[in-house]
Amino acid sequence: MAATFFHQLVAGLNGLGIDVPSFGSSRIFGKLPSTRLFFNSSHHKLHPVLASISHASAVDPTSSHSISHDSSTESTLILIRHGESMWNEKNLFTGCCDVPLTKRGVEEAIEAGKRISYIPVDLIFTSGLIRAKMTAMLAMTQHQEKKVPIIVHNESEQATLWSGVYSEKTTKQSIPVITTWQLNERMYGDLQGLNKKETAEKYGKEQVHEWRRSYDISPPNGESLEMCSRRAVAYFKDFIEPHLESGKHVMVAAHANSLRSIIMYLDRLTSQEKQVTSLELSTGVPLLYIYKEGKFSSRGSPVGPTEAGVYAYTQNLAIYRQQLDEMSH
Ligand SMILES: O=C(O)[C@@H](CO)OP(=O)(O)O
Repeated sequence: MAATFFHQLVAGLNGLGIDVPSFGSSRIFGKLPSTRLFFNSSHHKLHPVLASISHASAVDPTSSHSISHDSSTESTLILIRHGESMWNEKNLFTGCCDVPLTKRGVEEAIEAGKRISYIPVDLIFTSGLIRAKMTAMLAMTQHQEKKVPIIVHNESEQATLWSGVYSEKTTKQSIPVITTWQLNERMYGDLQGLNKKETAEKYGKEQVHEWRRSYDISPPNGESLEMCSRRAVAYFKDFIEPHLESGKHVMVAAHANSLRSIIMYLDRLTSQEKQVTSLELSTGVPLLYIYKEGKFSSRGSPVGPTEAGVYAYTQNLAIYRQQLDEMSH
């Protein structure tokens, strides 16, 4: 009954010239008579490294997904800063130190998951740090599609080949997770492990604010936001954007400063703009972007699973949500 209704709805929207994407290999859209179930690698702008290993089929973890590369394809990008960590709680400079979530951080990650539970996710990128990995996993426990996140071994071609999931059925029930150091928090140098308040008392508030929020001034022996941006934004452009371009829905779980630099790129903020120094990301709050025709539009933060607002932004999200609802009833 629901499927018939849905086919009619899709046929109706297609007839009106409204694009209904295949949403990767989701079991929902897998049932649909998708018009774009092919993958033409010549149009696929994956970074050469990823593209070359994707021939092994195990390495492009999404290679068995239906990839659409129509330039009018719309895809979603969710950015999440990790939940509260033990050093956030103690107000310590954390940087690249690998500190776990607090109980509150775990709850924030679960809450974030509820807020995105009706938004499609085909592929997850996280930093190499446990607080971001945990946040992504915990958030996905809440997702309506109930897919299992699987970390891809991407350190070598051989490792990826050996750890590939070769069952098509299992692949459809899982979400590949790619972890990478380029999304790590900026390295805070000599400040790592120091208390932020005590450091401000010792060196002065202005100095500490400059270390924490300026664009091109580095903390002693650490990375400036600009340096962090050089690796995080380069990674985003080379390895994440091609997936969005090919119609994949992506979630990125990372950190205050690595995400700030990516947001600067997405929102086209220059380093002179005040928003950069005043941009503060709360722990565990998901941010939604829509990628269409090479442009990113910020759609704020999804409020909650019962909130209609964010789904009204695009036909595709509304349809996806409706179909998930129909499946769960
Ligand atoms: O300590 C850190 O690593 C970061 C993020 O928590 O702090 P700040 O807000 O000072 O950049």
